Amino acid sequence: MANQEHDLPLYEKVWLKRTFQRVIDSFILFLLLLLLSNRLFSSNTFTFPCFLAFICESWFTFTWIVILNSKWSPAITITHPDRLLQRVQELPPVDLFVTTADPVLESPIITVNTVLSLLALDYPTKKLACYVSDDGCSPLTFYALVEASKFAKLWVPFCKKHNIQVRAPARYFSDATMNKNEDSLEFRQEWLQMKDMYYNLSQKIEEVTHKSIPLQLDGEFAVFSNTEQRNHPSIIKVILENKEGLFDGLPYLIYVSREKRPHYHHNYKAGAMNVLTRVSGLMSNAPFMLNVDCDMIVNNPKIVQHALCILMDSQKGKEVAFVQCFQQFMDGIKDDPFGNQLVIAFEYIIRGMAGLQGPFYGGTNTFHRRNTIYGLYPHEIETVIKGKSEENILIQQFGSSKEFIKSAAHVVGGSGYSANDITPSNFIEAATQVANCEYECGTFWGKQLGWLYGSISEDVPTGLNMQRKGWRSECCTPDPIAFTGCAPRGLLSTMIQQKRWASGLTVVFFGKHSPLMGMLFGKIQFRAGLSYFWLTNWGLRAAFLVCYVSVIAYCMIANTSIFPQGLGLWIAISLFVIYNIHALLEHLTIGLSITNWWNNQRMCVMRTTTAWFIGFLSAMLKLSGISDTVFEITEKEHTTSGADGNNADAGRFKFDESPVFVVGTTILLVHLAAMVIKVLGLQPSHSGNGSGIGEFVSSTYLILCYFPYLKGLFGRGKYGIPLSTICMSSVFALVFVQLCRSNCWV
Ligand SMILES: O=c1ccn([C@@H]2O[C@H](COP(=O)(O)OP(=O)(O)O[C@H]3O[C@H](CO)[C@@H](O)[C@H](O)[C@H]3O)[C@@H](O)[C@H]2O)c(=O)[nH]1
Ligand SMILES: [Mn+2]
Repeated sequence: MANQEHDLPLYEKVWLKRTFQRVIDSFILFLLLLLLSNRLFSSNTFTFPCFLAFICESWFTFTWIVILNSKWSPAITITHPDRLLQRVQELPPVDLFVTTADPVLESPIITVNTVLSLLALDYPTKKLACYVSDDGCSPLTFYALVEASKFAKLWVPFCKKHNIQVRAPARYFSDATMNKNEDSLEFRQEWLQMKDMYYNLSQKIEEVTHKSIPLQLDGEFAVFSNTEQRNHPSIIKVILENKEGLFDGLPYLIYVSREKRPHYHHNYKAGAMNVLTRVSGLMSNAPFMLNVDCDMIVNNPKIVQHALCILMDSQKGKEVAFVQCFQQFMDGIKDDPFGNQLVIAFEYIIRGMAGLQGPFYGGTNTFHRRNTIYGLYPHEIETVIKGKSEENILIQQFGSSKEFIKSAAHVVGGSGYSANDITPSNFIEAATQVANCEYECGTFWGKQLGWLYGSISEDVPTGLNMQRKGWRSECCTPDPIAFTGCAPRGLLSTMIQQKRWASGLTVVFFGKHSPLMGMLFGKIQFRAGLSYFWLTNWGLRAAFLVCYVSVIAYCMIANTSIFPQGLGLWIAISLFVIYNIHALLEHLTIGLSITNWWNNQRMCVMRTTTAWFIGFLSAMLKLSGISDTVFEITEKEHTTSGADGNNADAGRFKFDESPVFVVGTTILLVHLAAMVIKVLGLQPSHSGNGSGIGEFVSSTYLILCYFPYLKGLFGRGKYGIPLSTICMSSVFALVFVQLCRSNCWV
């Protein structure tokens, strides 16, 4: 019996059957191929617009094959934490990483909540160490963490005693339904006390934030005097430490602000993660690490056990480099007006990738193996490669800190983690050294080890680099879901995020860590590599869609046509209808509404032609060495009260002078002009054979998608598109129309 139990796996993978979806997906592919072949044999193919349309449609077909391939064999993992506890004598240490970078865009109270939810994880506290990287070098963030650590001394025991599910106080106290399940007098009293204390904590932080009480930069805070965000020495502070077992019940809490100097490139989040890796290597050196963004709170306090089921499974688990939990968003605006809650992507694409070589690394909510981050291959985990842990080789790879080399030798040499007797505060000096700007010079950090540099979507190449070595990855989706975070709450912040992703991913696509290179020269399996195209192609997709949209406008303005007549037109129309039905079904199947579907459809058109397009252009500038790309941080608007989550204002489109809106407005104006020209018959007389119903329908659909912009043209204040944007767009649109009319394309 005991033996049998020992054989049970810690996790299982179940492949889902989605036959109907496969059928409809394949049918769409069939129609696409039919459309292409119809074009090939039509007499029109040799006009320039038709040629462009053919190229774009070939690309759409390729993209569809990529999507189909990604979705084809979805899988879920089922974890058994109860078995884990029977199997292992002792749970391993886990290091927890949180990154924050800007106390204004990422208010410290958000970081505090994330940290509190981590400190209160249902896991032996002695085994946890939480590291907060502050790229903002903000005394305010540090202050908030110190205050939070005091609160944690009561909060953590309270959560554990009453088995609270959501251990981020802001969220816990704002959700009325969470507080009713226990009615005992004792609970009510403690609950009230905690609520009061949390209120005081947030009040204190708020006051300092708004400078009604200025922060004295003395004592503990003296190190922050004379610092600037981009010019300061390393600051490392141990906030909570279990020294001499004085109080138990809380994990370590360590504040890290790496050195910044104006003439050094800091590599944004990837740089911060590598510093955390080294600092934690010195201070706790856990074999596993969890990394979250500052706004991702723990929603399932047992998540570490779930993830370890996968990483510690004695069979399949050994090949797993990282465990990715979905990103899900709390307080999401109803029906996802800005299409940024990513539900469809996770449900279909990422689950689909989970059935192949594993999901991509999404930058947050991820459990890593330390030795994988240190560059090991799967086969090196069990059989230590000779010479790999020789000191001079390690120094060349990991840099010259003696203490760090010692700890890295443990990791690389496979002798596991060092014992519990490490005291973080003994390592402040060594940690300061490894957090300095110069430390990485000439080492492998960011090139072959750790988080990779070079793209502002550092997560994807970092994950690809692991899979290239033959590692797999897994999703972990326990119930309740593992983490919840903030999705951008506005149009502009959504666009900034999308632009960053598109630009970073385009750089990855053309770089040396591209999926193609991984397939050709590494161990990325064919279908897994192809599914990575879904992600890394965002920028390219924009280029093709913008081209297609322009060709359609051209046809209407110059009175010519790209859509075939007769049968060909019917193929195009059925494709359009069936594609939309298919997307609608995908939404309805997982419980999303029709409004949600439409919002996603139109946002897909809008973001591809604007944010992704600009991202693509900026990636081109970067790749050609003209200018560098910048990581613009997404604003985290916190709704502690949870109240305005669904009010009417939340989902409305607000505009400003940003270039993304110039692109969008130009596209809209061009199509409006094309419509007018077509309807009033103002096409030039020398023009072609007449534009048809195909162009008309496409253009109408586009204008429908762009309806929020159309409203914006007439809106007032922040709901209106600024006059300067309208003027600039009008000039661009006029130039375009003029060019089309002069027929210089043909
Ligand atoms: O110089 C920087 C810039 C950012 N960050 C942190 O990186 C995280 C992600 O930044 P955010 O602005 O929230 O970007 P998102 O678009 O929300 O993040 C997604 O996309 C990023 C890559 O583009 C990934 O790194 C993230 O994990 C992923 O959640 C945040 O915790 C930031 O504090 C830093 O630590 N240093
Ligand atoms: Mn985020």
